[in-house]
This record gives sequence, structure tokens and C-alpha cells, in this order.
Amino acid sequence: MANDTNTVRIGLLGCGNVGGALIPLIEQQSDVIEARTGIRLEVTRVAVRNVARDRGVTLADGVLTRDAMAVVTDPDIDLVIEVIGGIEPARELITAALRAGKPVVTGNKELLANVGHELFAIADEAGVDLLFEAAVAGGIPLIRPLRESLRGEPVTRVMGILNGTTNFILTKMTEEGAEYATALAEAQELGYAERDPTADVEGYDAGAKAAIIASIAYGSRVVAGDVYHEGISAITAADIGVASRLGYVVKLLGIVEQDPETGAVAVRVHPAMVPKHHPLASVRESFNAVFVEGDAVGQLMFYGRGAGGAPTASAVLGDVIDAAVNLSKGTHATLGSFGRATIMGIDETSAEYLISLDVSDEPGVLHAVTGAFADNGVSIRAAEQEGIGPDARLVFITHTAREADVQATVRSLRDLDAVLKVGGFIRVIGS
Ligand SMILES: NC(=O)C1=CN([C@@H]2O[C@H](COP(=O)(O)OP(=O)(O)OC[C@H]3O[C@@H](n4cnc5c(N)ncnc54)[C@H](O)[C@@H]3O)[C@@H](O)[C@H]2O)C=CC1
Ligand SMILES: N[C@@H](CC=O)C(=O)O
Ligand code: NA
Repeated sequence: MANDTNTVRIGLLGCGNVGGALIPLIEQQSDVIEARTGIRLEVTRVAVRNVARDRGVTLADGVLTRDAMAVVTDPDIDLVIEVIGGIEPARELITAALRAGKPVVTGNKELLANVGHELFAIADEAGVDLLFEAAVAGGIPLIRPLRESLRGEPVTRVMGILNGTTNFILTKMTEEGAEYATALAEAQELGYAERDPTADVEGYDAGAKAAIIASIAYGSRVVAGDVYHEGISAITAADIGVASRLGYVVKLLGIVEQDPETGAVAVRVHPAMVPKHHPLASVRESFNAVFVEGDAVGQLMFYGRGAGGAPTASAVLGDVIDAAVNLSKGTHATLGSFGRATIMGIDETSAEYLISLDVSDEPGVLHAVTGAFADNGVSIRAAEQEGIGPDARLVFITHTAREADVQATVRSLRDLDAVLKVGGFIRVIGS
């Protein structure tokens, strides 16, 4: 912080969807922020990859540079915001900023879910903030409630829609019959998707967010590699149609649970059929929603814009103000020290399952198929036949069953001569 003024001079790394929305927001709010905190925020330097690009924000001469490390090490910079994304050079830049005693605000879930523990240790050692509300569920305040308000809560489960891009795609496919590729292109155009949208559609982005949530909710370190994930790229219009006919919508869910006896943590991301009456079913477009369930507090739901430049910039700015106030007082927030979590694999989790089968039209098929379920200890809650003759398809929904048993059932079904194809396999959550 400049010695003789109340101005906190910000070095902004990245000026894309988020950085580009943050600059005008800071300009618009700076008088209010100063009146409330006594601190004036000033975006002093901005690092981007391509300085020639028109990014729709007006910056004074000399503010833009391609050299992000020069911004971090500039003695005129008090606080650093990282909205570049990816592991490197973000990791190197944040490390350098923290070691120089500069608080950092980031929206980079990929980085935090992989090497967050290393960066938090450096921040603690340096006695400065590393804040990241924007990294999980964009503009929704979730990290602060989890780490502050719910600190003493025995959290049993956190479950939610954690990726705006995939929720946008699924909404367009469900409501408008849009093609997957067209809906993805629109999400990219609207600034929701990651630079490489594979992270969104294959569940890595939601997985990174789920790992961060698990670490904070259970106070033990969960990393991206611990998360089981399936994305939405294999979801077809037919899957969405079957789900709809049966009274469900398809959502990409992140689920974080702890075994109350062993303390082991299971973190998974996969498409799921959610009953139409469930609150998560009504979460549309780029909105996110996160259910937190605790023994004492019961059920909480956090809802709002999980992606997009302006909502994410809002979360970044909240952190920037906190970090600036802490800097002026010589204090900082701390996450505490996290040991490594014991991880429970997907095999040990439970859900209901929809399994659909293309079968041959011959006597005894139903008997053989239901036998495969029974042999593996999986009980059937509902069954129906779609079509007749050679096009017949059997659709089953199980009672709650262990994933390992259901996977064994699917293997048994594939071994049956009468089963031509296991055409659909999707977990059912929230019944
Ligand atoms: N877009 C969204 O809805 C959300 C994004 N985030 C996160 O915020 C971060 C930024 O996201 P977006 O703004 O959407 O990305 P973007 O791709 O639109 O912008 C990235 C910016 O970083 C700059 N950049 C890239 N490499 C650089 C380098 N080596 N040196 C200097 N500048 C460099 C680019 O020139 C660009 O200005 C990512 O970590 C993302 O996961 C988090 C929540 C929501
Ligand atoms: N690509 C992400 C952006 C916010 O985290 C998403 O679609 O949710
Ligand atoms: Na958030």
C-alpha cells in the first residue's frame, strides 16, 4: 500500500471475460468503496497476452503490458488479481506476488485444485491473503459462507450444479432441442466457457470446484486427481427425452460426501437425472446452485450466476476489498492447515440408477435380465418396456444401490445373449 495515501494499487493479470468486466466495475464502485472502507482502489497496471486487441475498456497509456511478471514485481503494485487461468504461468506469478508480500485474488479453480495447498502455505508464510471466491460457482457467495459461517457445521453433503457452460448446453438441448455443438458455441460466445471448453464439457472444471469445496467443507486436502468425473459430451437428445418422459431433467452434478464413520471423502461429477420437482431441476442456463446439507443447519441452497464476466467480477471485487482492508491493517485470512483427505472411490458411493437395454424379442428375456439385477443384489424400483418387437427397449430404475454392485450388474447384463446393447446408464439423484 502506498505509504502516504489510502490508495491500493492493483496489478491485474488477464483482461478477458472476467478482467474486462472487473475494470469498469471497480471504476463504477470506487467512490462507494472508499466511503465505506477508507480505501481507494486503482487498477494501475494490466497484463494481457495481446496488447493490440480491443477489449472494450479504456486504459491510460502505459497501463497495458505483455509482461505479467513485471506487473507482479513492480514496487508500485500493492495487490495482484490473477484472472489468466491455467496452471502456468499463473502459479509462478502468484508465488512471486505472495513472496513479495502482495495479497492475491484469483478465480483460478484449476490452479487451486491442483497446487492450492502449496500456494496457501506461501501466503501464510508471507502473512498475506490468497482469496478465491470467484473460483467456485462464479458470482455466488459460497467460499466465504463455507469457510466462515459454516466453519463449525458438521457438513454431511454438498451437491450442486457447478458449471455454467454445461448447464447452459443442457438447458438449450432440453428446452429448445438445440444441437450440442451449437449450444456449446453460444456458451463460448457469452463468455461462460473455459479457454479449452473440454474442461467444462468433460467435467474437469466442475471437478476442480468440487475438490475445493470438499477441502473447505471437511478441512482436509482434496485435489483434482481425487475426483471421479464424467462429462456431458456423451449425453444424447434420446437420453434427455427418456428422462423427460419419466419426470426427470438431466443435470451435471458435483457431489461431495463424507463417510461419517471413517471420515473418508467421496467427490464426484457426473450427469444425473434429477426429478422435475427438485429445486436443482429448475436451475437453468448459466445459473449454478449448491445444496449444502449439515447435521445442525439442515439444508441450505446457494443460487445465482455461476459463470460470465460481470458476476465473476463481482466475486473478485468482494475479495479485493477484503484483501485491501486486511493489507491496510497488516492482517490476513487463513484457511488453517489441511492434512491429506482419505478418498473414497466411486465404487463405494450409492445412488439410484436408470439402465436401459436393447433386447432381442424372445421368450424369457425379462426373466434373464431381472435375474442379473438380483444376482448382484440390486433391487428394481420401476421397469417399463418401450416399443415392441425388434425395437423393444427395457428401461429400469433401481432402488438405492452401491455403484460397485450396479457396475457388476451392467457387466452381467452385457454377458446375456438376449441383451443386444446397454443403451443408457445414468444415475438418479434427489428422488
Ligand atoms: N469466464 C467465467 O465465467 C469465469 C472464469 N473464471 C476463471 O477466471 C479466469 C479467467 O477467465 P476468463 O476471463 O473467462 O478467461 P479469458 O480467456 O477470457 O481471459 C484470459 C486473459 O488472460 C490473458 N492472458 C493469458 N495468458 C497470459 C499471460 N501469459 N500473461 C498475461 N496475460 C495472459 C489473456 O490475454 C486474457 O486477457 C480463469 O481462471 C477462469 O477459470 C472463474 C469463474 C467464471
Ligand atoms: N467455465 C466455467 C466458468 C465459471 O467457473 C463455467 O462454465 O462454469
Ligand atoms: Na463464488
